[in-house]
Amino acid sequence: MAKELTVGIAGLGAIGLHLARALDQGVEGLKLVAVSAKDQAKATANLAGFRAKPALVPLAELAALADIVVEAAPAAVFEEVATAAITRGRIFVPSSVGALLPRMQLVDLARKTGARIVVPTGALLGLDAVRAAAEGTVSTVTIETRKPPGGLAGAPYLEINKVDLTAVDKPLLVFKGNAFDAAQGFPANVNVAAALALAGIGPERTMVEIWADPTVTRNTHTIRVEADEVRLTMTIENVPSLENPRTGKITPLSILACLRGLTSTLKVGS
Ligand SMILES: NC(=O)C1=CN([C@@H]2O[C@H](COP(=O)(O)OP(=O)(O)OC[C@H]3O[C@@H](n4cnc5c(N)ncnc54)[C@H](O)[C@@H]3O)[C@@H](O)[C@H]2O)C=CC1
Ligand SMILES: O=C([O-])CC(=O)C(=O)O
Repeated sequence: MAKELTVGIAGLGAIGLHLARALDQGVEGLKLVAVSAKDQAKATANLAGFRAKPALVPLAELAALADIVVEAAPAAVFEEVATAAITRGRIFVPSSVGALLPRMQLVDLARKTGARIVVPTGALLGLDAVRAAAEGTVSTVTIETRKPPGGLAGAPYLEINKVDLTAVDKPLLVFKGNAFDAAQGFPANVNVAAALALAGIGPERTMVEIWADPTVTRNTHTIRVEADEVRLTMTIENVPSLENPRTGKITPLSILACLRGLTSTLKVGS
């Protein structure tokens, strides 16, 4: 039988709490042992009904307790969680994937420590096909993201450029550029573009459009890949989560599926 892996989760919000609850229900091969939260009282209340209560520890201590460290916190604390996990040689599963792009030295560190960085598909789709295409010759990769204007509120790029979305009544293109710049300008909104870039042809060549679109109720991402061997066109329409409308409800489910793939005997998809 495959070895059971212990899991620690940084952040108990839209992603982390759902993932923690699912793990607590029992998932073969995985055991939730530790979580980290900003609001200790809220976290204690959220964990009250758990069958097996995980330890509530500071961010940097997750890596001491768990084989797998899932980061599900704001991008601002990404480096702290990532560095602790990778230094200890753990399996690090980031949600704030955009924060990885300017910190690719963490991949070199992981090479030295034996850690693995496993980027989940998250709120996106089709990264298996994009990775396969990238083994051949890819000419272009684009992603078009459409979110209800409220799902983009607070993005640094909008604040710096003084873009006010409160009165938007028709689709507005708010950003066009590469995935690296998109991730810097919209750290809480386009982690999907960062994951796509890492799966395919990198953050400089992966092109991103972000639309504030009052005609959509779902966070919608369309990927287009043109390669010698294949053409891909794929769309995902995510139901925004109640806790954080920027985050689609599929995200914790995708991370759970990713974690299962780390231990399961039968694994489907590349
Ligand atoms: N990879 C993907 O496809 C997706 C990634 N994301 C990203 O995942 C991350 C988490 O997203 P959500 O769960 O929706 O965010 P959220 O805001 O609902 O939850 C984050 C949690 O982290 C907690 N937190 C903040 N500072 C902390 C600290 N110092 N220590 C411990 N906990 C702390 C907050 O209190 C909150 O409970 C974000 O960076 C988000 O942009 C979101 C959606 C899709
Ligand atoms: O669509 C979503 O659920 C979230 C999203 O775009 C991201 O953070 O990349």
